[in-house]
Amino acid sequence: MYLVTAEQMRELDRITIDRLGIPAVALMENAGRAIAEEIIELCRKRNGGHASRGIGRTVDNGTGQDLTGFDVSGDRALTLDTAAAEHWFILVGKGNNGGDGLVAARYLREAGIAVTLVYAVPPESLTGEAALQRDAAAALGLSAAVYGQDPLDFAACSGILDALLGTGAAGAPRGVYAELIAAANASGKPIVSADIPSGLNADTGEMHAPCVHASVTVCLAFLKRGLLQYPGAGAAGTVVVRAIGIPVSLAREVGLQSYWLTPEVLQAGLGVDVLRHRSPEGHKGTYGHVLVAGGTLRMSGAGLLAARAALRAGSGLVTWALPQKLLPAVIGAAPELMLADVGGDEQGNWNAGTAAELLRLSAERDVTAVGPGLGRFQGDTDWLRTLWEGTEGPLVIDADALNILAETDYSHWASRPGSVVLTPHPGEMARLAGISTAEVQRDRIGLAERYAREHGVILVLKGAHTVIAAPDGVSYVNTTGHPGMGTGGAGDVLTGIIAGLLAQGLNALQAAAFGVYLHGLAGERAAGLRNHPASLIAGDIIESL
Ligand SMILES: NC(=O)C1=CN([C@@H]2O[C@H](COP(=O)(O)OP(=O)(O)OC[C@H]3O[C@@H](n4cnc5c(N)ncnc54)[C@H](O)[C@@H]3O)[C@@H](O)[C@H]2O)[C@@H](O)CC1
Ligand SMILES: [K+]
Repeated sequence: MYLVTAEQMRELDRITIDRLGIPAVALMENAGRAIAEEIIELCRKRNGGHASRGIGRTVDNGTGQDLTGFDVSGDRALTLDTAAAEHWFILVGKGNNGGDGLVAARYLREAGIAVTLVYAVPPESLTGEAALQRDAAAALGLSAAVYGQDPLDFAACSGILDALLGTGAAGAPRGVYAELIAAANASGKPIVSADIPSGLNADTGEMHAPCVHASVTVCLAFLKRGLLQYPGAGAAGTVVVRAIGIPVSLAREVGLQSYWLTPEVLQAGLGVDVLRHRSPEGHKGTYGHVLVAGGTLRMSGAGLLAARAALRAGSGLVTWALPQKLLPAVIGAAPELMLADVGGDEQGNWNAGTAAELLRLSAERDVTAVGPGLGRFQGDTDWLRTLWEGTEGPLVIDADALNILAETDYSHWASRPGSVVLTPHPGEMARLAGISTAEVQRDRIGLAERYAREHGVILVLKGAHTVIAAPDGVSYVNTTGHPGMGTGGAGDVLTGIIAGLLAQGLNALQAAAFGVYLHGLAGERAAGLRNHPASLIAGDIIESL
């Protein structure tokens, strides 16, 4: 499923209306009806009635697919047995988002639900399609109040539709908009947001103050980027994407290149065999050979986790290269691994002299993963450069190897035949990009896309909803995973998985995207196996692969 910015959404609107000749008011009608359907669905579930669709983060963009991958059905009759118990406040902004709310109000009324329109601004100031909807609502006799002029008691309603600000919003909500948002949040009533929660930056997921905290967000036509990026993702509640008559086929014309990473996107878009078929004639040589370079005396576990994860990801063979001093201590830690002595110093640290042996080892293997538990050492920049320029196959760079990169301008290094996958967490990304961690988190998709394009690498920006970006501008946002995965070593496991997939012949973008997806899925599974997700440790993720 595509992800769009507000600007791209406006372009899609323009093409649909101006070129295809589909009237804006028809799109608004579809939008409002879809919103009403989702409100009725929410009421039904809340009252213990039959839920017509699966619970969770759901989407319906004509594909009948939800964000957790379950199939969903589409019983959306606009009726509600318990309608008499409902009274919804419809918060109406000045623009088309408000227009959507006015349409929804009509359909809710039709279903027998009491509605009160709450205009943020005097209704006379509405224009275009929104004004048309205002007049239709008035002609139907829907009760209306103007915020600040008429008395309003939020305690009297059973739910709130937030149709204040959509993709046309600029900056933090001002004046009466801010007051209404604060009052809605304080009411404790369930809030359904039209398109995006008012106060959310639709592109970056940044939450302005104030920002609506929605139970459900009915996103219209295309999934807005901000709904998948934290902190905004946390304010959106359950996200439902509803088709409103804008053809998905226009996406190509507008040049959409950002996707929510689903099994369909992996399979059809990226060409990944998500079932990971193994040939009946296959043998260990069929599935590639990973070289993991990492681990020091104090952080040997990082190298071990990455190497074990590469095995569990399906790599036929895995060699763990580590300082000679450590080698006797790790014998038998994972009997399936091969160990390689690269020298190093007396304390079991890596040193500049290990580069030659590493190059030799790497030449005989399909992929090299470097960084987990590597530590820093004298001459490490040249050491990494030797590896970068001297190895032919793909290179996965993580942890301290990223910190080495961050301290040098590697754009001058010779371009390499094999691809490069960088897997920074937000702190490492901040060092790579020369900005603060807070700035990294402000627009993760945008930053990942820029960095990947500028540096010609596949970038995996880790954290909740990991972003994968490629040099050609394509990006993916992954939503598998679990908060329990915030534990030491989880990143080393991801590095190993990506390397293991590369060894099996996936290209760098496929391996990065599928690796992130599988890592999250395994984390979810592992968390479910513990008595409490907080008990999850990185090794559990490997065992759940
Ligand atoms: N044809 C279309 O363009 C369609 C638009 N749709 C809806 O329209 C929305 C976009 O509509 P608009 O472009 O009219 O914009 P919005 O309705 O999002 O908001 C624009 C209005 O809010 C005011 N405003 C902007 N930022 C503000 C702030 N920070 N504080 C207070 N007021 C602020 C502006 O003065 C303007 O009047 C979408 O999110 C979607 O809900 C749907 O109806 C589908 C079709
Ligand atoms: K809204």
